[in-house]
Order: sequence, then C-alpha cells, then structure tokens
Amino acid sequence: MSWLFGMNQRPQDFSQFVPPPAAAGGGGQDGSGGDGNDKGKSGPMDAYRFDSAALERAAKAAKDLESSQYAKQALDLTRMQEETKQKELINTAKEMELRIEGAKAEGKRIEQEERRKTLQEQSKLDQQKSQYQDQLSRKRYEDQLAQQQRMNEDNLKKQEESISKQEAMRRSTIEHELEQRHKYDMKRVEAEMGAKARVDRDNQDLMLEQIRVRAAEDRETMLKSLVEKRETVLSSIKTAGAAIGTGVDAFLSEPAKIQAAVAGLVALTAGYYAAKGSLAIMFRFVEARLAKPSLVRETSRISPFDTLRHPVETIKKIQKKPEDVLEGVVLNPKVEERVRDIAIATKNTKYNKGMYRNILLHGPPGTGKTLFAKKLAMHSGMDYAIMTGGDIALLGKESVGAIHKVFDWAGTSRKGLVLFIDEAEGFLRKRHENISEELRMAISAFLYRTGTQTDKFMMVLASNTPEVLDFAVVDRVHEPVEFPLPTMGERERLVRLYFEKYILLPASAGKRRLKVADFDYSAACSNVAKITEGMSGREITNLALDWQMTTYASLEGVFTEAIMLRRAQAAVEHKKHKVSWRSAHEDKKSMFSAAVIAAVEESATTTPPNPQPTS
Ligand SMILES: Nc1ncnc2c1ncn2[C@@H]1O[C@H](COP(=O)(O)OP(=O)(O)OP(=O)(O)O)[C@@H](O)[C@H]1O
Repeated sequence: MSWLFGMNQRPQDFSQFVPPPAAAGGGGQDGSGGDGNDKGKSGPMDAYRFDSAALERAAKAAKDLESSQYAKQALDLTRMQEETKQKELINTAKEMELRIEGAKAEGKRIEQEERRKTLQEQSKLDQQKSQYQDQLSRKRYEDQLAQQQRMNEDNLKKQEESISKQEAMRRSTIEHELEQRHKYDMKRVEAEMGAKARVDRDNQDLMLEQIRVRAAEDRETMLKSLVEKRETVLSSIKTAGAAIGTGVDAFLSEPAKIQAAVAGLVALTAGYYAAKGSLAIMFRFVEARLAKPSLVRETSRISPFDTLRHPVETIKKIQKKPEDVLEGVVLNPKVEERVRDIAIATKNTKYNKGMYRNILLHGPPGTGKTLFAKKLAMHSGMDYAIMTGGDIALLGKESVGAIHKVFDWAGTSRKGLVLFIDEAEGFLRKRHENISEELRMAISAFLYRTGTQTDKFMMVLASNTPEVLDFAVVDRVHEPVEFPLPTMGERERLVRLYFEKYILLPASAGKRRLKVADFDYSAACSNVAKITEGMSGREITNLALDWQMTTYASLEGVFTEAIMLRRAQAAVEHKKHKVSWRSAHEDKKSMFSAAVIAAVEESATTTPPNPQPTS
C-alpha cells in the first residue's frame, strides 16, 4: 500500500493487470491466450479483438479499493497530492513571472544607462565643439588683429613715405625760393647802393657844407651846457663841503662818539659774516641730513619730510622685520652660496661697526642684481639707495657737486647705507678713453670719495659690461659676483614663483576677475621652463604678467593651459627678435671698434713716438 501514500515514488506496479502467460491458465480456448507459437499465426481480425481480462481486473481492483477501510484516506491523499502539485505549479508560475519582471526592469535599467552614456558623450562632444569653435573664433580674431596691425603698419609706412616725400619737395621748394629771394635781394641792394653812391657823389659838396654847419652848431651848444653844469656842481660841492665840514668838526671834537662808531662798524661787519657763514653751514647740514639728493632715484631711508607726508607708510617701513636675503631671489646654487656669505659678512660688519666691503655685481640685464642689493640692505638692517650711472653722465658740469651731495648724504646714515649704482659703466668708464672733461672730473670726485674704507655705507656697483670700467674703480671693489642667465632648474623655479604670484594668488584671493582652469600646473610650468631657454628673470616675470593681462582681456577671465603655452611661445619668438637686433647692433659695434683699432695701430706705426708724453 505504500504507493497509495506516495512514499516510494516509483512507478505503479500494474503487473497484476497483465494477462498471465499461456502456460499458467487455460485462457487459450479462444485463441487469444495461445503460446508464443500462436503469435506468428495471428490473423487479420486480431486488431478488432478486445481483451476484457484487464478491464475485469481493474474493476476488481476498484472494488477492492472501495471495500478497503482506507479508501477515503487514499482518495484524500491523492486529492491533497494534486492540490500540492497545483500550488507548486502556481508558485513556479509566479516565480517565472517575477523573473520576467526582473528581466524587464534590468532591461530598462540598461536602456537608461545607455541613454545616460549617450547623453554624456553628446555633451562632451558639444563641449569640445564649443571649445574648438571658441579657439577658432579667437584665432580668427587674432589673425584679424594681426592683419589689421600689418595694414596699419603698411599705412603708416606709406604715410611716412609720402610725408617724407612731401617734406623733401617742400624743402626743395623753400630752398629754391630762398635762393631766388637772395638773388633778388642782392640785385636790389646792388641797385640801391649804386643809386645812392651816384646821388652821394652828386651832392657831396652840399653835404660837406651841411655837416660843417651842423658841427659848429653842436660845438657851441655843448660848450654852453658844460659851463652851466660846472657852475651847478661847484655850488653843490661848496654847500655839501660846508655841511660835512661842520659835522666832521662836531664828530672829531667828541672821542667817545668816534669809539662807539668804530665799535659799531666792526660789530656789524663781524655779525654779517658770522650770520652768512653759519647760515650756509646750517643749510648744508640740513640738506645733507634731510633732503634726498636728486641723483638718488629710490631709497628706503626715511626723512622727516616723508614722515610728515606719509605717516602710515613710514610706520609700516619702520615695523618691517629683516627678511631672508634670498627670499624671492632665484639664483644658481654657486652664486647663492657666495651672495649668502656676503650677506652674512655684511650683517656682522654692521653689528660690529666694522668697515664695509664694496661689491660688483655683473652679468646680463634682468638677472636680479638690483633685487639682490635691496634684499641685502633689508637683511642687514641697513637702508638702501639706488642711483644710475647714466644720470650722472647727463649732469655735465653739475655732476661733481651732485656726487659730493650723495656721499655727504650717505655719510649721515645712522643705520648704514647700501649705495647701489646701477649701470655703473654709464659713468665710471676708463678715463683714457674719449670722454668729456666733466665726466672725467665726476669720476675723479667719485674716486676721491671712495678711496678709503668707511663704516657709513657699502658701495654695490652693477654692470652689464664690467670690462669698460676704469681700473681705479675696479680696484675699489673687494668682491665681484657674476649673475648669469638662469639655467633649466632656475627657470623652472622662476616660472613657478611668478605663476604663483601673478596667477594663483590673485585667483585664490577671489577679488579680481581671474579664474584658473583645471590642468596640471606643475607639468605646464616645466614645459614653459623648457622652452624659455636664454630668457632672464625679468623676461620670465614679464611673461607671468603677460599671462595675467591676457586672462583679464579674455571673455571668460579663465587662465588656461593653452593661454600659458601660447603666450610663452610668443615671448620666445619676441626674444629671438631681440637677440637678432642685439647681434646686428653688436656686429656694427665690433666692426666700428675693429676700424678704430686699425686706425689707431696705423697712426701708431706712422707717427714717431712723442718724447715727452703728456698725462
Ligand atoms: N634671479 C631672480 N630671481 C627672482 N626674480 C628675478 C631674478 N632676476 C630678475 N628677476 C625679476 O626681474 C626683475 C628685474 O630684475 P633686476 O632689476 O634685479 O635685474 P638687474 O640684473 O638689476 O637688471 P639690469 O642690469 O637691467 O639693471 C626683478 O624685479 C624680478 O622681478
């Protein structure tokens, strides 16, 4: 009965319904239950035969089942099995539905994802397109500008040419006119002179008579007036003499009056000269202490006038703490080491009240010489004053006085002064060269004032061409330091320094209309440093300023990598032009000096030596 309870789940055994083999029963009378041999003999009616035995057995089994006491349970069990199967089927169907729903949701999600990606790609493409269009329009604008500039230049050139042509024509016309007028005047004067000479010759006798009569008349009038004048003078002398004589008689008769008068006169004279001398000394003293000499272009020294005029700035200056000597100055390590030593020595000299050493900073323009001199003064707690050699050369006769004023003023510094003379070659040139007498005297005054060491000021000379300096000037220098052009490492530091100063700091302050796009700043700075070979610190500073200006001028006010590289490239091109100009100029100069040297050598070989050379 186990199959009824569905326990073994094996196929039901219906063997009981299978007819028994022929050997076992006698069911073979009708021929259907015959032995195996009969099988082969089945006739055409076999298909229509009905085996009722199986049906009987089934009926019997149903009857047995009905009569069985467990029939009802068996049926319930079967029904329950059916219900369970149906439920299972429903669950399976639901599961399938859920899966289908899940698959649909997944499909939708994938579809949305795809759409989002497509949109992203589309917006990226749009952005790139707009950037490209922007670049194109800018390029077009720049091209237009360049074209406009070229046209302007052409027009200007044409105008200049036509003006110069007109000018030449006008000049030639004027010259011609003048020439004509001159000829005409000459002819007129000649004619007039001839006519006059003729008339004079004709009237000579008459004129002589007239002159003679006029001279006799004049002589008579003069004699009369002289006699009158002599009489008037004599009478006034007589009157004055009588008055003075009475006064002198009275004065000489009283000796006390004479003494008082003499003493008064002496005191008056002495007072006059004393006042004059002391006023001059006082004026010089005040001038030397208070007024900044006209030759000094810039100074950190505070005068009482400055304090009154700009009190806040003066207080700020006073409160400024000494800073590191190389803060913001980028130099190659060897130069850095030397200038640091100089700075330490100067600071110690100041604190020990020792004698200052003079230094000469030489090298190409814009390499930080002035910058270092200022930092040196600040670091050592001294004041600085900047003057330029070219200014002295321009003063002519007054240069000597001006130089003395500067050194008098420098000598009154309480903190000690770094006296920085930029472009020293502008006036301290070799004295045996062809220079003016005034300049020679100015150099002598300078040499006189710097001949001995002093604890009042330190002289820092700067020159791009130290070889043209007078030997006596070079002799006064204790330490020369060369400031070369920055190499790759220094250029990279300079680019970063000024990129931060002029781009990043203003952008982060947020006060100005300047934003910075997102790009690799460090890599961009390195690239700029690579292409700016041969540029000085000043040129790199100018490049950074140019970046700032270009960004302000742009529509969005955003500093991008493209601007950075484009302007750097432009600066490089500009530098190439400058170098070509300079080399052309130097070529000319060297050709000129070669010609001069050749001429001098030639004259030296042809002229006999001077037995007594003059100094
Ligand atoms: N080595 C440097 N480090 C930092 N900044 C520099 C350096 N060299 C030049 N600069 C920048 O360039 C500017 C000009 O430099 P500076 O006036 O010191 O040059 P210089 O050598 O005195 O030039 P010149 O010989 O023409 O007088 C400085 O104010 C600074 O911004």
